[in-house]
Amino acid sequence: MATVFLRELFLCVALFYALRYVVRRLLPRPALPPGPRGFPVVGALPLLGSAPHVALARMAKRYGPIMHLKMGQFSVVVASTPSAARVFLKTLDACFSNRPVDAAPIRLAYEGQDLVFAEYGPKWKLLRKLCNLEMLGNKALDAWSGVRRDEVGHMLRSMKASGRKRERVMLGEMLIYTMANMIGRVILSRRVFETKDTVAKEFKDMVVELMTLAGLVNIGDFIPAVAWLDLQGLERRMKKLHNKFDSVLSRMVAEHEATKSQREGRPDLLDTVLANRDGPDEVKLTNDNIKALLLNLFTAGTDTSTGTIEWAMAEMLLNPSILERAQAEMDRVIGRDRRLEESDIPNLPYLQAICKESFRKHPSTPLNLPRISTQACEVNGYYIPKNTKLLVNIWAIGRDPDVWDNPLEFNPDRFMTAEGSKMDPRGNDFELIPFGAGRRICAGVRMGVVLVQYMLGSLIHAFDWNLPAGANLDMSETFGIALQKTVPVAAMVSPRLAASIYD
Ligand code: HEM
Repeated sequence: MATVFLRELFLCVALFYALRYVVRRLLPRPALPPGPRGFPVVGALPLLGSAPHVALARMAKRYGPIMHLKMGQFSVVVASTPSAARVFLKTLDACFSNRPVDAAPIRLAYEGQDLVFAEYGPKWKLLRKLCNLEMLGNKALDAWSGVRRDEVGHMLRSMKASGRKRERVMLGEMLIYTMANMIGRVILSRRVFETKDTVAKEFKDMVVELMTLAGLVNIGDFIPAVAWLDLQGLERRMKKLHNKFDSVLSRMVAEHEATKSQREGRPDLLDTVLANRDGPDEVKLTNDNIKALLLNLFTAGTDTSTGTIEWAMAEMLLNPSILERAQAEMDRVIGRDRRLEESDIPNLPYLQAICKESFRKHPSTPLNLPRISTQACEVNGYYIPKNTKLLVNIWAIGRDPDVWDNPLEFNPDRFMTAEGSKMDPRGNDFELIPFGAGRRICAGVRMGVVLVQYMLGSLIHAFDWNLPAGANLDMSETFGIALQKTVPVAAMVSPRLAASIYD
């Protein structure tokens, strides 16, 4: 009896799968989105060149806002307009809530054990929750506003000294050094650089190298059969860089554990995270999770925020009337007898407009961070297979003439109108999404906005800015996960506030 039942069950199941196979084969499936044909084996990879964001924007003009590219063995879909970005990051957010774990997260971020690349699930939720609680959520952010004020104070003092000595200020280095110290104080209860020396410069170079390497198109990610050859030498460079970061991070964790008793009753972020390694909770963090999270917090926020400020300052050095107008607004609202405070920002609409204009024209992550589909889906009548990588061309959206008048012009006035001033860069207005959108939106979005406004505002308020005599400003970009200014801003500054303000 049981054997007959089992045989019939088996036949039913087999019949079901056979029918499903036939129906899927016979029924016409919606087409893939349009896109370039590419070449045998490598597909569209050679079409990307050294500036994939620019190449993809050009292709989108021909193939449309949702494009499909075969790259090696993988399907990649690219969204290049606000409405296409909305479909993927809002309507289909659940389907695209994971990121591909390619060579970069494997080699650089402890096999994707970090917050940025963690699989969407309980561990990702725990990591995000801990960061919000201790550092990135509204309440936590308010709690460490004094640290931001202090570290910006150090920065202004050191820049005033450079101005007095007629030395050039290397803006990017100065900003990364300042941010690393802020982050160190929140995570580890201590500054990480006491003086702005060669160690700080080395750290900046490591961060920039990480963001550049992680963004490069690695042939092995698309053609796994040749991955072991490491044709571009990228994996070798990643391993070397990882070893450098790992020794710094391992030392940080060990030193922190050794000094735990000194922070009795006032734990910092790392103490709280370590408690989740040792504590009773069901989801536990490993040592690699913890080091990978520290890596995220020290790197994901620094290069992105400082890059936005550096581009804004470069644009103002090219258009001094914008700088003068921002300073006039600050003189009216703040005066010159005290520093700019974060509480002044709501009263400085032109400063806010400059920040949004920098987010628009120079988004730090030009192609967003990649996502991957966990199942097949349909978008605007097109078929998107499972395991398709998603890129959102944030750079192209910011420069689309159908969305923005004269998009190549740096013009903060576009955000001074009633409509423009309401536009919010925090993931709801898809014309301006420097932080991405949806459930994987940047975990540091609030901190990023505050830092860009506060640090850029302080630089504008506290100094007059000029290029060194005879110097030209090179505005070219170097592609990476974060878009770098190829030639860093080096400028001369002279203080414009009462002398005692810098002490
Ligand atoms: C101007 C500053 C910043 C910009 C433009 C920026 C941009 C981005 C973007 C575009 C993403 C991907 C979002 C998506 O997939 O839709 C992202 C993710 C992320 N960012 Fe930021 N970011 C900035 C600052 C920060 C800061 C200050 C931190 C923390 C200290 C941070 C930490 C992260 C993390 C952890 C993720 C991964 C989130 C996840 O996968 O759940 N970022 N960021």
